[in-house]
Parts: sequence; C-alpha cells; structure tokens
Amino acid sequence: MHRVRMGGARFAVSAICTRAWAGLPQGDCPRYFSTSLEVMRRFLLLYATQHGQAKAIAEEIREKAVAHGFSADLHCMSETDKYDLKTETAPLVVVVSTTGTGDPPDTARRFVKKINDKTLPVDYFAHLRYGLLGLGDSEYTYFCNGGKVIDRRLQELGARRFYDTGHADDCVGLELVVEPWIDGLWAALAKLFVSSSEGEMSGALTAAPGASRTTDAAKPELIHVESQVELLRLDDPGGKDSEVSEQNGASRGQSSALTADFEPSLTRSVPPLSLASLNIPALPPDYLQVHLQEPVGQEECQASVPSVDPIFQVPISKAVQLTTNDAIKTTFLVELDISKTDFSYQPGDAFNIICPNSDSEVQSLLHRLQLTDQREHHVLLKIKADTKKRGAALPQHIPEKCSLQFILTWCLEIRAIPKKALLRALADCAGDTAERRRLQELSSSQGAADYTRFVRGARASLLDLLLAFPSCQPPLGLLLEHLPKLQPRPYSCARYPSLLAQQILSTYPGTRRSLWSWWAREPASRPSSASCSTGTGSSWPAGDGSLVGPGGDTAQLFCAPCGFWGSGLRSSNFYFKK
Ligand SMILES: Cc1cc2nc3c(=O)[nH]c(=O)nc-3n(C[C@H](O)[C@H](O)[C@H](O)COP(=O)(O)O)c2cc1C
Repeated sequence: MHRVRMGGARFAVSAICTRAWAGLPQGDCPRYFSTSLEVMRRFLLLYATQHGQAKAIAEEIREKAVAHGFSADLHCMSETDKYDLKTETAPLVVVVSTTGTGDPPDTARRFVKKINDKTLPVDYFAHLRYGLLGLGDSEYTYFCNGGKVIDRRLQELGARRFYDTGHADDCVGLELVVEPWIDGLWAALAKLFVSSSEGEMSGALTAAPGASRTTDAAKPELIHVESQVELLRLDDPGGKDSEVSEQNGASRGQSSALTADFEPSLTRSVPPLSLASLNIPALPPDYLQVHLQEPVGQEECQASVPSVDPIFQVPISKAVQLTTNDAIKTTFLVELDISKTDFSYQPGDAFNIICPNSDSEVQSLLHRLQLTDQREHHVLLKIKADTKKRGAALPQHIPEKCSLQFILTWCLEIRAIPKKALLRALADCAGDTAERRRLQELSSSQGAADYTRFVRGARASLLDLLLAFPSCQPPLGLLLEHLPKLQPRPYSCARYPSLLAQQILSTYPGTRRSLWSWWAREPASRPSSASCSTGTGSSWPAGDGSLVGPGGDTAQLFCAPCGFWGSGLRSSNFYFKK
C-alpha cells in the first residue's frame, strides 16, 4: 500500500486508480474513492490519553476501519510533527480523555495551547470536518471536559462535525457509548466521502472564511445512548424505581395495547432491531458445579457475616427515613453506636458498611428459582472437571458450608445491574423462543441502546429480568458465577453537635441501588448491627466549601460549620438545616 496525493487529498491506495474506472478521463478521479476500487479512504485519527484507554479505543477504530474500507492515519495528539490540521483535507477523528479536574490529558496540552491561541482567525479550521469521542467519568464535576474543550474550540475555529460527539462515561462503562459510537462512525464517514465526491465536501473545503453553514452531523443511535447514559447519573435517584417497575410492569402485563405494539420495552423489540441479524457475544464457559446438601440435624450455617477489614460489628441504634424539602429524595440516617470501639474518626471519613440484601428480595429470588425448599441447604461448590474456563477458581466471596439463603443475603450483589455476559447466558436458559431472542438482542451490539435503556437505565436487577422472562430458568451455578460479590458501601460520616452529639450519621439517598432503602419498607427485617470499617476520608473543611469524600453516592457533601450538611444544591437541597 502506498500513498498518493490527488486533488489535494491524500489516500492510502491498495490498487492503482486506472482511467478505465467509470469512464472518467485521467485526472477526473473523485476526491474520495469507493471501496469497490479497493481504495482505502483515509482519515486522520488523533488520540490523547492519560492512562491508555483513549489510545486503545483509537487503535480499535484503526483496526475496524479496514473492514469498512477506510484507512486511519493514527497519531498521538502530542506528535505534532506527524500531522498538520491547518493543511489537513481528510476527515479528522479525535478520541480524547479527561484528567485532573476537567483537564485534557498531558499529551494534549500543547495541542490545546496551540488551538487556544486567541490570534487565530475564526475560519482557521473551516476546511476541517471532524468527529470527536470524549472519555470521562461522571463522578467528576467536569464530565468529559477534555473532549468538550477541544470540541468547542474546533467549532470556534470553523471546523464542522460530520458526526455527533460521543461522551463515554467510565463510571457506568465506556463501552456503552464507545461501541455504538464506533459502529455509527463508518456510515457517517461514508456519507461524508460520498457527499464530498458529489462536491459538497469540496464546497465546504473552499467555503468562505467564517461561513456559518451547518452540516447535518450524522445522528446514529449514539444520541439515544448518550441520553440514556445521562439517565444513569446518580443525581436523580428518585425516578429510577418507578421507571423500572413501570417498564417491566408494562413488559409483563402488555396491558397498553397502543404503546405495546410500537414501543420497545424490556421484553419487546421493534424493527429494525427485531429484524436485525445479531452479533451475540460468545457464551462464557461455565465452571461451577453446585451441590445443595441438606443440613444434617441441627447443623447450622457456619459462615459469619462477611467482614471488611478492619472489622467493627457495631449496633445500629437508630435508622430514620428523612424526607427532604423537595420530597423527591429520601435519605436514610443511620446511627452507629461506636462507644465500645476504639477507632477514631473525623467527619468526612467514610465507613464501609456491608448491608445485607433485603429478605423479601432474597425470598422472591429463591421462589423464582424454585429453590425455596432448599434455602437452608448448604451450598457445596466444585470446579467442573471439563470446564473450558482458563484459570477457573472457586469464588472467594462464597464461604464453605453455608446456606443458600445466607449466600444470597450476605455474599452476592443480587441487585447488581446484569452485565451483557449474564444476559447472554440467560438467553440460553429461556425456553420461549421470543424471550430467548430478546435476551440475545439485549446482549448484542445491535441491542446496545435497548440494553442501556431497559437494563442499565432502568437499573434492572436479576430478579427483574427473571420476572420479565418467565421461561428463563437458569441453574444456580450460572448465577453464582455471574453475580458479583456484595460490596461494602462507603458512607460519609458527619458530626453535627447540636443535632446528635458525638454520633455518626451516615446517609444514603433512596436510590434503587441503595441497600438501605428497603429498611423503610421492611422495618422488621432491619439488621441490628452493621459490619463496618473506616475508609480513607477527607477532612471536614474549615470553612464553607465542598467536601468530596471517598467513593459512594453521597460522597459529595456541601457543608458549612454553622449551617447545614447534606448533599446536592446548597440553596435548595439539604438534609439538615439549623
Ligand atoms: C486522576 C484522574 C482524574 C480524572 N478527572 C476526570 C475529570 O475531571 N472529568 C472526567 O470526566 N473524567 C475524569 N477522569 C476519568 C477519565 O477521563 C476516564 O477514566 C477515562 O476513561 C480515562 O481515559 P484514558 O485512560 O485514556 O486517560 C479522571 C480520571 C483520573 C484517573
């Protein structure tokens, strides 16, 4: 393969363009060739990474490009001697992450400095067409700001998008946006090359400086994915419960004939997805052999409550449900009696608390799995002799000689949002063909938007799925392989002398993911103690300010020594006020 220059644009060519093509005279070859000519359409692919993810994604784009008839000229943004945007005539694709406090990666610094030069004219990049994928983490205040800064500046300098910007969120999984963004990139590039060969691109290339002509940036399913990813942010904890139950309820009942026929739901797909051929991920090899053994006599479950290190078993002296002034968020205030322990803490430290799963959810799951009668049986695990899983090992978080009920209560995240691998495995356990197809869709790349909307966005749990797909009867081993370990939740703690002297207050908004939230509904089954350890906390600031604690959804506290503490907007959304 070699490069030629033609009509001002560079191409990577795998076959010589001959005059015979389309009967055009020599020199009339269009700017961008069709792939039937075995000519790769070149685009410039720049990445800026801090920890390697943007680079890996850019490399993936380069690899996939070939199959779509494109050739990506890949460079790190810092390699400014290898590309020149001022003279670049091929489309530009940028993958850039964010670091620090909303900063572009170090490797993008010079680039950003250069394009931020205020002396540059507004048509400096008027010839450029670009698509940008930003990486970030919505736990940070300035989400995807590295990408946003570059995006904004390219626009200010006259560059125009040929494809909508993607913002991938590491907090919920980059792939939720990255995959559909890459899938949609090829059509957008192809459209650009076609329109350019019809003159549009050359028009754009020669457009008058500062021309404000806007282009129809291709709008793939990305937009939908992005808006759904927005839904996953934790700043709206109230809506999710109702959303999943509504969606799943609608799916089960199929009562609304009007919407049911045309609207997709957790269990229903509509064209084009329902007609699409699917790329389904490979089935992960199973590896656990499960035997349920009836306990002999009064043999008790020997496992104790799992611990975090260092462990403190502390009585929970009070659990109160508070309703905030906006009546949407619900906060659970938990008092832990630490009088018999010797650990010290500062407000702003975190307590890692293991909270068991709700008893009613555990019982529902046992019922759905038809294992209610065996809930007290001990679970014996072995690695399957013929497993194809490399390095298969017994899950460390499932103790030996303990009951099934104990494992579901204390060891596994039964509320975790099922990953695509689990959906894929569940598909094979569905007896009903339509249900199997829908589960396959949700695990496929074509069904990524529906997965985001109906599984992730709705925060569906395994139980939600099993209720929505009644013919699915997974073996216990499959669930033990796929359900993650029950994680301790970091709770920010605070001391508010006039309210509760020397007490620790832990709050957690009543989101669907919150394990505490069921305390309100099931007071009888509240545990009387919690396993907790102190984490690394930030100190309570001396004056007004924003306190960012470690992890957790309530880690961001706004506080003022004499006013209030809580989470959210200081002016309108506090949990306590003097
Ligand atoms: C130290 C650090 C700071 C970060 N700051 C931000 C930020 O301010 N905004 C944001 O959206 N993401 C932030 N992130 C998340 C990264 O952008 C995200 O994980 C991304 O996928 C990393 O991609 P990379 O490996 O290509 O750098 C930060 C990550 C780290 C480790």
